[in-house]
Amino acid sequence: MSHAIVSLRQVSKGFNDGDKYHQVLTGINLSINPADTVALTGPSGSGKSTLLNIIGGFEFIKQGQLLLNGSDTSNWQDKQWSQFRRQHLGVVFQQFNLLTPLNVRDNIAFSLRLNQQNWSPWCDYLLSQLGLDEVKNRNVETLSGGQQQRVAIARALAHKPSLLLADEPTGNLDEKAGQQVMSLLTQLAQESQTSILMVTHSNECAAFMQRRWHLEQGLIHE
Ligand SMILES: Nc1ncnc2c1ncn2[C@@H]1O[C@H](COP(=O)(O)OP(=O)(O)OP(=O)(O)O)[C@@H](O)[C@H]1O
Repeated sequence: MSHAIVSLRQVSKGFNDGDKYHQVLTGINLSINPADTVALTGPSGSGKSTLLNIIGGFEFIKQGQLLLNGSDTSNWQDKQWSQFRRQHLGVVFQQFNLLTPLNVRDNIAFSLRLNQQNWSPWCDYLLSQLGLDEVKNRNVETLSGGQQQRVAIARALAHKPSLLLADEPTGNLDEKAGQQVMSLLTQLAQESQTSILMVTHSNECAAFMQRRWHLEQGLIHE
């Protein structure tokens, strides 16, 4: 039986803010199915990054249920979370978060080793599709912003994850580089059957996704 990759049931989340409690998410229900691509929009502070962090296991919930690949995560320990991340999760952020002393190829190879995987023909294909073949031996520090974000995408997709979480992946790029990155990201995610949940403030970027969710006042509106 095939499961949704992500299901949230009645998930609420808030934070202590001094002596007050600030409620951010109020009973969220959602599902992301295999190969779905979703843009998550909403006002600043509405909880978009919080939602991504919950799904990636970087923030935890006390109310509601998060299922990943059909498994209830409420009793998951560090071991299960790292196994899920290694096998199934890729992440791309606004800040490229590359390892700056390393070259392009070693950035991707290092991440693959952490995921206990080896370089494969798919990795060579990613480099060529992302226009990184000619710069693969260059230190990532010497690359343009658009090139660095393409390295971050290659790294995130190198192990063919079932889910890619992207937080403003084009936020640091100019419009042309941003469109190019979006187009490559969606094409390659489709080829690796990777679902995407992407936070964005840009209508142009949101238009690359099949679905659009708007988060406001703690709830998702589709
Ligand atoms: N670890 C934390 N501790 C306390 N408050 C937090 C924490 N993380 C997020 N918040 C608060 O939760 C709210 C939602 O933050 P979040 O970063 O998820 O919003 P966002 O929609 O991603 O915003 P933006 O579009 O500006 O990036 C904000 O009020 C923020 O201050």
